[in-house]
Amino acid sequence: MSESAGTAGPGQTAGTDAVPGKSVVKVTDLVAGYLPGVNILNGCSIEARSGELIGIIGPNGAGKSTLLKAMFGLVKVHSGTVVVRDQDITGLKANKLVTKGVGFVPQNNNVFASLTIEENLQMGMYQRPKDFRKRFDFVTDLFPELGKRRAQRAGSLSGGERQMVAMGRALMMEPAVLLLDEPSAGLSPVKQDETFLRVHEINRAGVSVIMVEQNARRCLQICDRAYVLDQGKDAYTGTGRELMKDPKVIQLYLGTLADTA
Ligand SMILES: Nc1ncnc2c1ncn2[C@@H]1O[C@H](COP(=O)(O)OP(=O)(O)OP(=O)(O)O)[C@@H](O)[C@H]1O
Repeated sequence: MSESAGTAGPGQTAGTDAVPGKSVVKVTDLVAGYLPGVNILNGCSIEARSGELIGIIGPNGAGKSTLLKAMFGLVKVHSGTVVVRDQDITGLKANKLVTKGVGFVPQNNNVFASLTIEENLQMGMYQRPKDFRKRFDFVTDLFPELGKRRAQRAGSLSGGERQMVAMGRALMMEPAVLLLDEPSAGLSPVKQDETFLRVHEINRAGVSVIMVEQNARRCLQICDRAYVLDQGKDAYTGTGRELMKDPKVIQLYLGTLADTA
């Protein structure tokens, strides 16, 4: 969100990192994997600065989702560091990370179908129930539909609406950085665009975003900077415009980019 880095958004509260250019997340030489002796990430390094919308693209199996999971304590880190707002959070578990400014919306995030939208948002606040009203106002300023339909059961929502609830729930803990794993997965092109718009809104409200996307072209269009992952490493980085014109990226990921043209 280069045009609005660091500006206050609806209901933005003190504590959000709003100093443009300051490092919010720095991942250095991360080596991680699911099974002993099998590394999926092989020395991956990325950084998100305050207010940035960072895209992560790359071929299938490159380790994009694994990177987000490792940052969120869901995959064993063997070496390397994850630093959030100058604090080393490497290897901390998810329940601790949400108090350290990291939010995560997994792929095909499941909402609590039998709960209402408001109750789903409440679930995001289980560690800070006193702040519920303030955070609920922030999220519903951002996504008014969630406020209007607060009493509706999440199970009756469309895929795109569920994704909005999932993102809203992650925002309840006031993250400095939101990790989004393929937010557009399984959605129609129109719903994908709506979801990208919401991601943009979140970012404009001062939250740094790191978004893994299959839709590489769209991702490069909307992000400030992106990393191209290959075999568990950051192979290329640059602005979306730079990467879309980079012959090496085009050569390597022609399929990915062409599919989404
Ligand atoms: N739970 C798991 N246990 C063991 N291996 C896994 C697990 N999840 C993923 N992997 C492996 O890790 C590698 C990277 O997977 P990952 O999902 O991170 O890639 P990706 O870049 O996000 O791929 P895609 O674009 O296809 O979603 C793959 O080889 C995959 O088989």
